[in-house]
Amino acid sequence: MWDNQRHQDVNEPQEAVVIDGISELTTNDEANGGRVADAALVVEGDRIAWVGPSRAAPPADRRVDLAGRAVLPGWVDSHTHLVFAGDRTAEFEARMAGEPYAAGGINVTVQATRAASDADLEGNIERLVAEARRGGTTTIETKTGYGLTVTDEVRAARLAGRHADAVTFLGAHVVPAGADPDEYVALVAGPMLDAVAPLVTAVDVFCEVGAFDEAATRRILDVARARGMARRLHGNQLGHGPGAQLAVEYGALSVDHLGFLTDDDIAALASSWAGAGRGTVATVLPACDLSTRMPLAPARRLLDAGAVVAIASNCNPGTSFTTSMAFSVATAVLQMGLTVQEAVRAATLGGAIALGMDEAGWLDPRGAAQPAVGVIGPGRRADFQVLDAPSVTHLAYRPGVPLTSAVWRAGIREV
Ligand SMILES: N=CN[C@@H](CCC(=O)O)C(=O)O
Ligand SMILES: [Zn+2]
Repeated sequence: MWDNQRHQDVNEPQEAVVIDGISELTTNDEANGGRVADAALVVEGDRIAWVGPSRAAPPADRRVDLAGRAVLPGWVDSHTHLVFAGDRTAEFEARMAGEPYAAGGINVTVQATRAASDADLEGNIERLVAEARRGGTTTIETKTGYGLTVTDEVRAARLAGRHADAVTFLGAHVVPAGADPDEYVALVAGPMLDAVAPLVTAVDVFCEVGAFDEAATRRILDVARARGMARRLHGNQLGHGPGAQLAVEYGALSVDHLGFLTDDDIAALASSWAGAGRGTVATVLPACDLSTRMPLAPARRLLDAGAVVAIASNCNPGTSFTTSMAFSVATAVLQMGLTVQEAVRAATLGGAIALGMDEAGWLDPRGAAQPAVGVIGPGRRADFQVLDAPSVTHLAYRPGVPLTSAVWRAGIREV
C-alpha cells in the first residue's frame, strides 16, 4: 500500500525503484501512444529508467505499490510572476464589482516590491513554489517585472534563480510611474538587459495598449534576438494587438494570454510549426481569464488549427493569484472545450516545449544541464505526480478537489 512518508533514500546512486500498481499512466510518449493501462515505471537516480505494463516490470531494489492510482507527469508551469510583495485584494474586489482590469495595477505591486527586503521577497517565492509543488508542479518558470529599475530587476532575477527552473526578464512589463516611455524602453533594451542577461533564460515584453506598443516591442525583441536570447511575449490579453504575429515573426518560444485572436493569428501560430524548426507555443492562462473576467483564450480553435498549446497558471497578485495547475486544467476542459487528455498534455509537455525543456541539455538558472521534462519515458527526468483517483479524467470530473497525493521530482519524493 502506498504510504505517505517521504523516501529520503530514493536518490542514492543507481538505486532502482519500481513504482507499480498504476491504474493509468499518462506518459506523453508517442512510443506507447501517450498512455499505458495497468502500468509500472522504474526510477533510477534522477531519471526514468523504464516504463511499461505492470506484468513486464523488471526487478528493482525497492517496490512502491500505488494500489490503482493514476500517474502523470508533474505540471510544467511555464508562466508565473512570483517575485512580488503585497497583494491586490482591493483591486480584485473592485473588479468583481464591475471595474475592468487595467495594466496600471502593476505599478501598485512595483511600489510594494521595491520596498520589500530580500528576505521577504525570497520567503514569498519559496512559499509559492512550495504551494505549487504540493499541487503537482515539478517545473516552474517565473519572471522579473515588478522592479523596473536596473537594481530591482537584477535583484528579482537573482532571487528567482534560487527557486525557479527558468527565469524570464520582464523589464518591459509597464513603463514605471513617472518615467518617460522612450527613455524607459532604451533603458530596458540597453543597461537593464546587460545587467540581467547572465541571470535569465529569456526576454519577455507585455505588448498591449497601456504597456508597450509594436515599435517598443520590436526594439526590445531586436536586441534580445541579436544577443541570441530566447524571446517570449505577453500578447492579445486586453484587446486585439500585434503580439501573436510578432511572436511568430521573432521566433519566440511562446506568446501568452491570447484572449483576442483573429483567424489569421491562429493560422500564423499553427503554421509556425510547419517547418523543421521549432514554432511558437500558444500559452493559455485560464485562471487569469476568469479572474479578470476577460474572454477565454480560444484553446479549442488553436488545437484544431494545429497550434501547440500550453496551459499555465500565470500566478501573480494582480490577474491570477493561484498556483493551481489542476484548476487551470479543469477550467480548460470545462470552459475552453479541451478534452482532459489535451489539457493534461498542454499543462505538462506543452509547458516544457514553451520553455525549451522538452529536449535534454537545457540549462537551469544555476547553469546545470538538465534531462528533458514533460514526458514520462526512459532518460527523462523522473518528475511525476500520483493522483488519489484512478484516471486523469477525475481532474475535471471532480473539479476543485485536491487529488494530487504524491509528487516526485528528479527521482525524489518531495510531497
Ligand atoms: N499582463 C501582464 N502581466 C500580468 C499581470 C500583472 C499584474 O497585474 O500584476 C499577467 O500576465 O496577467
Ligand atoms: Zn504574465
